[in-house]
Amino acid sequence: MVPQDLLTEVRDENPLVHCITNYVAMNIAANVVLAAGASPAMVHAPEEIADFTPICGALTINIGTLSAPWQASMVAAATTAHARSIPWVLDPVAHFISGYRKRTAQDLLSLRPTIVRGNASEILALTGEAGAGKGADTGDSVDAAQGAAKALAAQFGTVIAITGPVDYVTDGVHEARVVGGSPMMPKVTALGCAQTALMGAYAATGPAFDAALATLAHFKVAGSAAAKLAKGPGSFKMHFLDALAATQAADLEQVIA
Ligand SMILES: Nc1ncnc2c1ncn2[C@@H]1O[C@H](COP(=O)(O)OP(=O)(O)OP(=O)(O)O)[C@@H](O)[C@H]1O
Ligand SMILES: Cc1ncsc1CCO
Ligand SMILES: [Mg+2]
Repeated sequence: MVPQDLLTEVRDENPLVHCITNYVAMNIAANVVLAAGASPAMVHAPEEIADFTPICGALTINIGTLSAPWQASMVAAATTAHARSIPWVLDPVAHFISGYRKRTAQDLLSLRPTIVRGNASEILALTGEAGAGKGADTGDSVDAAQGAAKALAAQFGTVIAITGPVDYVTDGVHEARVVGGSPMMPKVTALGCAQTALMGAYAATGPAFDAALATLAHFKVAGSAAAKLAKGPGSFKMHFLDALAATQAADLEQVIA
């Protein structure tokens, strides 16, 4: 499906997205999903997974502020999604900073996410390569992580999306780049985490590669529009939410290279 059709489907279908995300991202992720036209629910308790995950259009998991109870929820939810063919998206935030996080990211990867989205340092390090990541912020170029993305996509049968100045997406065979956005985007915390949540909404409505590509394009279009009005990172955030809601389906194809 082409990206513009998927944006229309997201708005028409208003998919319910189960988000297990971090404390930093919780609010902006929910607002981004709503502004784009879908329905987020932040549900973290292990006791709720069996009831909730099966009724959702997609699941998204972000390990940004990991702890043991949340880790149990993540594994249970991803296992449920995998068993029921519910699309699910993994955001391996800063997984290289500790053995605990690294093991959790690899355990989740083995549960076959439909899409993995991360910055260049996060994708590079998933293959075991040493990168220059600084906590949740990237220290590597998108180009440097492309080989890792292709290898991971082929090994795990998943779509890998790397975000940065120019985004890159691959399923191991096909690839695309997405241009635009603004250097203010990485200055707003958890915007990438919020994008992962939105990718769940797109994955609920269409095939994985197309869904990832459409999500990347929607963010780039909205980021470029917000940058024209913003005075700095604070007002950028406000204008970005408005721009996500205002993005026209036909705009998406213009940022795909
Ligand atoms: N220098 C840049 N110029 C244009 N767009 C950018 C730039 N850096 C990031 N972006 C955009 O910002 C969005 C988030 O990507 P980013 O790589 O910053 O995520 P992230 O590092 O996972 O963020 P976080 O962990 O804070 O949630 C994407 O839409 C990406 O295209
Ligand atoms: C800053 C930060 N720390 C853990 S998660 C997060 C949000 C960006 O990934
Ligand atoms: Mg991130």
